[in-house]
Amino acid sequence: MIKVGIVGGTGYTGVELLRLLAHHRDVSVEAITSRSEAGMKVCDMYPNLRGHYDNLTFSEPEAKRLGAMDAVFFATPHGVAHALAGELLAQGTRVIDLSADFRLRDVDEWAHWYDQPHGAPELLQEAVYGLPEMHRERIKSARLIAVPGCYPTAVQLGYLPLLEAGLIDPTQLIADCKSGVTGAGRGAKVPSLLAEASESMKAYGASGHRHLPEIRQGLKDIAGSDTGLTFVPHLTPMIRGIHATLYSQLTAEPEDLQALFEARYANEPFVDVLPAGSHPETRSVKGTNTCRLAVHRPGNGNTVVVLSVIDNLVKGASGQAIQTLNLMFGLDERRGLDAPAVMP
Ligand SMILES: NC(=O)C1=CN([C@@H]2O[C@H](COP(=O)(O)OP(=O)(O)OC[C@H]3O[C@@H](n4cnc5c(N)ncnc54)[C@H](OP(=O)(O)O)[C@@H]3O)[C@@H](O)[C@H]2O)C=CC1
Ligand SMILES: CC(=O)N[C@@H](CCC(=O)OP(=O)(O)O)C(=O)O
Repeated sequence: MIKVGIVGGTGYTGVELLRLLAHHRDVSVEAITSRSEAGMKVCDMYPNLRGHYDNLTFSEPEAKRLGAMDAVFFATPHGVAHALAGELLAQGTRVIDLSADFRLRDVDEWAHWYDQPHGAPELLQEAVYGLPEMHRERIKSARLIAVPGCYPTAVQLGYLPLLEAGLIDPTQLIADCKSGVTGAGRGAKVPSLLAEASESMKAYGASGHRHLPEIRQGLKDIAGSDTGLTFVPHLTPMIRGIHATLYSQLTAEPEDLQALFEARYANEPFVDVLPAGSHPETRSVKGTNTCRLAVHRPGNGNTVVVLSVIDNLVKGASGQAIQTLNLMFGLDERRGLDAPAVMP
């Protein structure tokens, strides 16, 4: 059994880790932290987990206890993993961070976007960006994983085949993205209130969002050159889900875009390329670790439109984190992640 701990167990990504790991036959969750709920039983807070974690209780985050685990997930706000990751790695514990603490390689850029100095620059060199479709081999031997953000996952998987094939202009990319409200976390915030978020839709961060530098860095790794990206996120009245509509301009005449996408993802267990002409729905991936894609070329013109959907809490966070854990511990990548979506 792989013994794991979760720091930040009361948040949405923390409880999603618990839900998914309840069905993982090689993993045992032995420590879970919450400062505000220390002493409370997990099942008393989350009744959906009754019968799965009856003896698990929230405790204060303590490096000694967490350092006895084989791996620790950080499902915490930015900056928390900076403070603890080094100590855990020194004790031989592998770290899988769902926050943005180790996603950007440039410390100044991180400090600019996250409005605080980087707290562990010495660890950046060894952190591996946890997008298996790009970095599978490096993830297998990593000690420290930076799990990609939700929007960055949907956007990078959509552009990947086109950029790798050199078929589109990397300086003219437009990502028009929509998220459900759980993307903002469980903490009480006015924009997430029912009366604010339902029956309405709005863009935010149009002149600059924290995921912009992360997506740019990832797309540059794929394309091998700087990219020009316009990224506009929107808050939509749904609980889970990301829908990304990705525009790009062809620079060469492609043979068959559908075949290109199908071939690139043929061996990827969590990327599903839909038949030509499809329009993926967020509900078709709800609760799953799957990214569903469709590629269109309207009017056979110069513009390619890729539609990409994920569940922000699964492929956009906790599921992808477990996918990387499976790879790090030599398990089947799909372990604990193979249930289909709930429909309707
Ligand atoms: N929601 C989403 O769709 C996605 C979220 N993420 C990222 O994952 C991380 C967690 O997100 P989410 O679950 O939504 O967040 P929440 O706000 O829902 O939960 C945060 C958790 O962290 C704990 N926490 C807060 N401050 C500290 C601290 N200083 N030390 C230790 N624990 C702390 C909280 O418990 P307590 O205060 O009781 O200790 C709580 O359990 C964030 O970095 C987020 O950006 C990434 C991709 C998608
Ligand atoms: C709807 C909503 O508010 N979404 C969040 C998504 C950010 C997130 O989850 O943070 P990570 O950087 O850790 O991925 C936002 O736009 O800030």
